[in-house]
Amino acid sequence: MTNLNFLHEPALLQTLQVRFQQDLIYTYSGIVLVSVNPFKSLPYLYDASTLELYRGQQLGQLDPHLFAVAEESYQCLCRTLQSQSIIISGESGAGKTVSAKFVMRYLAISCGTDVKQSSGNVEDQILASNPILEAFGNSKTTRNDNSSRFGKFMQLQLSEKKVISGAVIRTYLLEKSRIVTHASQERNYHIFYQLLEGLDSNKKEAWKLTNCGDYRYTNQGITFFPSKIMTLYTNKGVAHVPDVDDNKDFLSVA
Ligand SMILES: Nc1ncnc2c1ncn2[C@@H]1O[C@H](COP(=O)(O)OP(=O)(O)OP(=O)(O)O)[C@@H](O)[C@H]1O
Repeated sequence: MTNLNFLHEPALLQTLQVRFQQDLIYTYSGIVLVSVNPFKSLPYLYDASTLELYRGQQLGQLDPHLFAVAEESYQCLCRTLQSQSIIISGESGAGKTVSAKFVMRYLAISCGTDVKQSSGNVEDQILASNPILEAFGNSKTTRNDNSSRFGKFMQLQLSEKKVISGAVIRTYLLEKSRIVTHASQERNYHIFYQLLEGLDSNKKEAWKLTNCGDYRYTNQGITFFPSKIMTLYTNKGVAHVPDVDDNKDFLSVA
């Protein structure tokens, strides 16, 4: 963006639009990475070979990418031995959650870990926390089928060897009112539907549970459980992020 002859709003917007039409969803504006949500799967953008490409590269050497920002923060940390922050902001549905997951995956896979725990590697544990957090803190809104209704502060801790030694995830400002009431086109938190639709009939009977339509918390929205969406919830634990969660190549690098 800073190479544009005229740096004003129309030129910025046109640049973003022209790049977007060529599936170039990332653009640098100084040290900021502007991302335009493609709302379609672009698996080649995040596969194992692309991840490898960005490892060890300087910012600006390759096309703008989330991986380049993650790599830059890792290199800065190694160089300065100071903590680094990546701030992801945007309106609802802009792609913050998906971007945060790609950044976490890049760092988890790229930095590696020297800690082996009985319950698995730290990087696997970090990535496995997403479906659980999303079950309790995400819901369908009119703007996003998998909208995060809370803020998230994620800290990756690195050891002196510059490999991941731990992680802390702090959540804040959960939209608690959604539990008792929500707009007619929206839903309650995923966990309620996952529980009611995912349990087998024996457990449902033992726990005296019935169906989503029988409870005030889950029957307020007119679109509360279309069968297609519920299949996604119950089979995968996460709704509407297929481009991230189906990307098995990504994890195979580890
Ligand atoms: N890089 C991407 N490639 C393909 N699709 C994407 C990408 N980023 C986001 N999406 C699509 O946009 C949807 C909304 O993205 P996401 O949930 O990350 O938004 P958000 O900014 O976190 O919204 P909210 O603030 O409501 O939580 C995703 O479910 C996914 O379908």
